[in-house]
Amino acid sequence: MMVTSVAPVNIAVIKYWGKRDEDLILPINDSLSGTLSVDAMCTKTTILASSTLKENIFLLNGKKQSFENPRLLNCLQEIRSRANPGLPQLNWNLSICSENNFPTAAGLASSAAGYACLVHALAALFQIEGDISAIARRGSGSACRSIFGGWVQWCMGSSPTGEDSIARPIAPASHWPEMRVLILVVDDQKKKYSSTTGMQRSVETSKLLEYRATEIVPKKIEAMKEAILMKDFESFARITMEDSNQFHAVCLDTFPPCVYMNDTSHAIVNMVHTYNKFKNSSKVSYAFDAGPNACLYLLDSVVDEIFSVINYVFPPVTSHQADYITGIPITREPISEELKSVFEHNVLDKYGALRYLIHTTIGDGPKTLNSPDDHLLNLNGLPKRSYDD
Ligand SMILES: Nc1ncnc2c1ncn2[C@@H]1O[C@H](COP(=O)(O)OP(=O)(O)OP(=O)(O)O)[C@@H](O)[C@H]1O
Ligand SMILES: C[C@@](O)(CCOP(=O)(O)OP(=O)(O)O)CC(=O)O
Repeated sequence: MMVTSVAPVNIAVIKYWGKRDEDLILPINDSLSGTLSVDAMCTKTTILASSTLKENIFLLNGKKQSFENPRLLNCLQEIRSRANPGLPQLNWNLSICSENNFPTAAGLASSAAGYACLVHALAALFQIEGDISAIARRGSGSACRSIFGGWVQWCMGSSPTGEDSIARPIAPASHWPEMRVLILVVDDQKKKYSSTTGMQRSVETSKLLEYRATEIVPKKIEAMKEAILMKDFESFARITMEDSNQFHAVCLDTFPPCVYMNDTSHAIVNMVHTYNKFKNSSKVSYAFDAGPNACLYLLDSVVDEIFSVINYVFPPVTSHQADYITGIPITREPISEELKSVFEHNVLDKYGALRYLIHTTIGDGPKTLNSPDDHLLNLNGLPKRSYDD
């Protein structure tokens, strides 16, 4: 019995930061995100359940992981408790093989795509129906939002047992087809401290976090929902940038502080504000997760122009565009003379501050792949490909 799922990354425009229950992964505020298309960034997970497997195995990007990971076991236990008790696979071992086609643990939401994919595949394997977002939440909080496509709210809930802490779709991907996302990868290495540790420390030490969660976020969630439903980019962009900035202010208010953004991140912020000022309106917005990489939300009409600005301000080391930009192709236009004069003092005097760019859009939720060619495992539960490279 073998299933393969793919699942998307999501990037929050109103951030989740802080838990009220560490084990159940219950947040202290609602959050809201865009689910990104699996065409550019995704996790793929194959699970084999078999009576002949001698032990449980979990491979992530070709590396053996411990099966004794409490988050993995919590997801499995929740799935098994919802399954029909007569299913034979409930008594079999599992071989799990997962791959992210983007950097893992670098602040690009790999845990969100990873656990959404795992839970989606497990649900197919154990024939679970209905909402599985609360199960994905037990793997990683942000994973519950990747269970749906489009624009998604994670409602914090109030029950101490967490059954109402679930994700809810606000609008499908097709609602705002002009929306684009540019991920500017500044550093694709594993970050110093995970979101889990960082937010734990913020809950313990930051007074600003408490104020944010109770006074600011509830109003912002409503304003953001309205901006998305009305396709009001100006408001959307402003709230997104304000929330990202406030989240990083909380990180700095944490003791000792969690410093996730670096000089290049701040140069990106500066570039976006300079561009928006030149345009006399917010045409581009940024959101930074727990790392230095930027996620720019923008409309398709400005992608080519902002790309010309990015190339001018952050000179790439390669002229080979295929290595530098993945996802939806972008026309490489020379920067206009007018923009050149606006940005001439912002140009970074070093090459390669941006490692590469991913151009994508809002997309659908996880799906099951049905062709046997899509499976990452063979029938013995071993990976089909060699991971030596
Ligand atoms: N495909 C996957 N399947 C299962 N677990 C995964 C997968 N990818 C990542 N993870 C888990 O998520 C962890 C990384 O989570 P972490 O929150 O540190 O980084 P991130 O999700 O990339 O960043 P952020 O959540 O801040 O955007 C990994 O160490 C691993 O335990
Ligand atoms: C900054 C964030 O990306 C934090 C994500 O945190 P995680 O969901 O990775 O944390 P855990 O629940 O401990 O696994 C903001 C967000 O996605 O809302």
